Formats: sequence, structure tokens, C-alpha cells
Amino acid sequence: MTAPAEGTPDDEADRERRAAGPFDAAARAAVYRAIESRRDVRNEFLPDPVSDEILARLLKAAHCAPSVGLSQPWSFILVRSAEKRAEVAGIVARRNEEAANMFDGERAAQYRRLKLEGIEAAPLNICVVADRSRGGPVVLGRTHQDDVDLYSTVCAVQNFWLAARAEGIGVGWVSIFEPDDLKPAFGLPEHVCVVAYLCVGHVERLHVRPELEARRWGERLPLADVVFDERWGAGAEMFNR
Ligand SMILES: Cc1cc2c(cc1C)N(C[C@H](O)[C@H](O)[C@H](O)COP(=O)(O)O)c1[nH]c(=O)[nH]c(=O)c1N2
Repeated sequence: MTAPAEGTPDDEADRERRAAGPFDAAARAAVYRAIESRRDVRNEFLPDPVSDEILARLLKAAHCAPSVGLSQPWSFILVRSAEKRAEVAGIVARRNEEAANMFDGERAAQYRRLKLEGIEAAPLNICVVADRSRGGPVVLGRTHQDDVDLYSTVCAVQNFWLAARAEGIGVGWVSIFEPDDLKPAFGLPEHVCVVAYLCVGHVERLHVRPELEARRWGERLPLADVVFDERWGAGAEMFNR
């Protein structure tokens, strides 16, 4: 049996031992249900506001995310005003036109038929940023990989997304803009980076499979295509199959 960490009081050590086991079957099923049925939402937002109570729970879930060196680099800018949402929607619309031109022929036409953001339809937008100076000049675990603060922030986004699924709240991630495009709109300083722009709101329905799959843009790969066991040979072989 491992000893409790230095400074751990007896009752906390007791709780840690009890916490080590699996959830009961119903709780496990709920976790997997949230993971499997989470969807990216673009079209189905309702105008009804998200209550403060629900939003507080979602933000708390996000804030529980793992972060490199416990640096918690994320901040969440809540965007509710129609004016600010319209400003961001305008930026994204311009970039979306550029994006469409990057595809060829029928693919470009198909791209133009997709609606890829719900910025103005969703009553709440959240600009998720990473403060790249948080945690000080040397952060445990970030000494050799500078971008792990951004990965940490993505973990917070995923927590938010899954918790939102459990609450019946839709979330859509919009990334069709240059990283610095939104900085002036939110007065962000140099060391703060936009990691995700989220559209958040109640939804009238939720796709049972990814919308891009339903619209034949792409399909989910078989799990076997993305798992490689080192016992099967050199890892690089996975990419030559
Ligand atoms: C980092 C990142 C960035 C984006 C996305 C996702 C992620 C992880 N997705 C959503 C994406 O298309 C979607 O997750 C996949 O199609 C799978 O569908 P479900 O999320 O399972 O519904 C996304 N969707 C969209 O319509 N516009 C966008 O700009 C983006 N950007």
C-alpha cells in the first residue's frame, strides 16, 4: 500500500483510499453517455438564456481540468451582447469565405452549404483564452514543451463540453479565424492567446452522429485504424498501412 502524500491529513488519506475504486454501473454509464452523445452544435440553438446556475456548474467543470504544473492558464470571457457576437460573426464570415476558397471544385461547393458556426444564434458565446504567463516564468512540466499550456486549456474546454452535454446545453466550437483576429475585439494583451471560441445555448435537437458525417463531409475512423500496439512492430508502420 502506498503511503499518503506528505502533509495529507488522516481523513483525506481515508477519502483517497475510498475514491480509488470505479463508479457504480449507473454512474459509469452516465459518463460514457455524455462522452458518446456530445455533439458540436451549429444550427439548432434556441434563444433562451442559459441560467446562471447551469453556467456556474459548467465553468466549475471546466476549471476542474488538468493543467500543466497546476498553472490553470485558462480564462473564460462571457460574451452575451448581440453587438459583440455580431462583430465576431463578421470576422468569422470573412475568414469563412477565405476557407471556402481553399477547397477545390465540388468540395468547395459542399463547404459553402455547411453552416459552421452559431455565433449569433446562440445567446451565449465564450471566448476561452490562455494566459501564457500564468504560473510564472518556469512552469513544472512546461520546461521543454511551450504549448502544453494551450493543451491544458483545451482540456478545460472538453470538460465544459461534456458537462454541457449532461445539462442538455449545446456547445459549438468555432475556429475559422486567425489566432490574433479576435484580440482587438476583446482587448487581449500580447501574452493572452485565444484557444477556443464557443457558442453555447439550449438546443431544439441534438444530432445523434456528427453532423459532418450525416452531411457526408467525413466519417469516423474505425478505432482499429488509430490504435497501434507496440507489440505489433515499429510504431511508424501504423502510418504506412
Ligand atoms: C479544435 C476544434 C475546432 C473546431 C471543431 C472541433 C474542434 C475540436 N469543430 C467541431 C468539429 O467539426 C466536430 O467536433 C466534428 O465534426 C465531430 O462532430 P461532433 O463534435 O462529434 O458532433 C468545428 N465545427 C464547426 O462547424 N466550425 C468550426 O470552426 C469548428 N472548429
